[in-house]
Amino acid sequence: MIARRQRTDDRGQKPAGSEAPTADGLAADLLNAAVAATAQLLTFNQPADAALSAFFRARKSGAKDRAFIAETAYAVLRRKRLLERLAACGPNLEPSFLAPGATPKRAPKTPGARRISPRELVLLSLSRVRGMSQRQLENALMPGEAEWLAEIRRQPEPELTLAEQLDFPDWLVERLAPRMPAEELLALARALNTPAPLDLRVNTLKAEREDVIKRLAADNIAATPCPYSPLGLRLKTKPYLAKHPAYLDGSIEVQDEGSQLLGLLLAPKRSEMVVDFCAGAGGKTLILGALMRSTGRLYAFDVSDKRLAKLKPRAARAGLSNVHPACLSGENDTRVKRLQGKVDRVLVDAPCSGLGTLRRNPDLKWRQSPQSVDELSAKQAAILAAAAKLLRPGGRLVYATCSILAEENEAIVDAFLAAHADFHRLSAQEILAAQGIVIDCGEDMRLSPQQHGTDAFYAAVLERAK
Ligand SMILES: C[S@@+](CC[C@H](N)C(=O)[O-])C[C@H]1O[C@@H](n2cnc3c(N)ncnc32)[C@H](O)[C@@H]1O
Repeated sequence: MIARRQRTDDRGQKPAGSEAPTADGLAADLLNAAVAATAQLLTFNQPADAALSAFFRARKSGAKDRAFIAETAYAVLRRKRLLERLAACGPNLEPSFLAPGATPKRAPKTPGARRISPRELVLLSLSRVRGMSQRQLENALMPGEAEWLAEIRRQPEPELTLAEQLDFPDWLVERLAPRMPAEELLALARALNTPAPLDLRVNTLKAEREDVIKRLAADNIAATPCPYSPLGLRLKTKPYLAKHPAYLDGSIEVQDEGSQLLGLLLAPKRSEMVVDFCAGAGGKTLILGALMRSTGRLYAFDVSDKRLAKLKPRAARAGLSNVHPACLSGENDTRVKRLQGKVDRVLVDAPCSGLGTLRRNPDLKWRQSPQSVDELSAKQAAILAAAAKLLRPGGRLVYATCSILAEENEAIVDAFLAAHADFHRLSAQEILAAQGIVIDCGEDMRLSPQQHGTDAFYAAVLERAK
């Protein structure tokens, strides 16, 4: 089963949950494969899900092995800083150490002074983070590795810096710490460093939530209603759904509950003209189309032809005939200009750092940088300004990201409102309450995994004066 990077929603396929090794313990081949996969992910040459897909294309494995390999590699990405620190406390695990009778090299005095190998990270992750016992590991270990693990276990627990406790890069902690008490930051990091559950959205054009629960239960898939979204289901396991009849007939989509709430915030009505400005592969487009009951006109804009191409079959499966995808040359494309002042509702699901989705995409914290965030902020401001011009007087725009950084969130919206006197904020919490959704999320909606059980999302609802 391929673990796909699931930004905030999307696709019918998810990695299975971590698979325990057999009663005989972990096999050496499987451990070696997990190390090889981890090494590829740690190059950060491409998104982790793409790197894993490439790995599994080259190395055919059964579903359980894939799940183990994916979960092992992702676990290292989640706790890389802690694991590096622990490894640095022990002797080097180097080929010379593996020779029978060789003496372990002592660790250098300064942590981080040597490069910790992917194998060391994987071994420590399995033993310290995932709690595998020496017995479960022993068949898979190379000579000397059991002693190496034991030696590290004997070391006193290192005193961790805040950034190490959070397992975030320093630059990120520097941006978050001034805005959040340490306790809150630790709770956020703990939640973001924990794998996410699998959420589904029921497509109400095709099915009722209760019926879907029964259909899934018939296949031994336990699903319960999500706490907030009236369309959402949360699964206890991560089954392979891409071939499930309820997926194939368009009754369900994989979508984080937070993403569902973004659609409900925009609340498009039947027969309206709506623009999903950054539609990508259409995760949000599909919920908007369903809320519009497949009536009106729903433009799905994006600058990526490749992403938009994935939307067409998804819309067909969902039974939507109101979706009009269009690839833009940029936010000031002539198609955008032609619609200025005419559109009822606009969703800007802005390109962002994705740091709110670390539960699913732990590589992002190591792949983003202060420079990439600055570039994204400039892009977000330009997209919001262009998208807002589409709105008719009285129209509604939702600006959203899956970022936890103020620079990508309220700073963009505050600057926009300061420069556009004809726009004002609406209360996200009130808009959701009017739909019977009781949620403590603030005026601008802020969702977090530790409080709401969703990915971390930000959304501001703006209205153009009538
Ligand atoms: C957060 S993703 C959208 C995810 C999508 N809404 C979904 O639910 O699956 C942001 C998208 O913005 C697109 N994008 C980047 N720059 C853009 C621009 N100037 N105008 C429109 N879309 C843009 C990216 O190609 C990307 O697909």
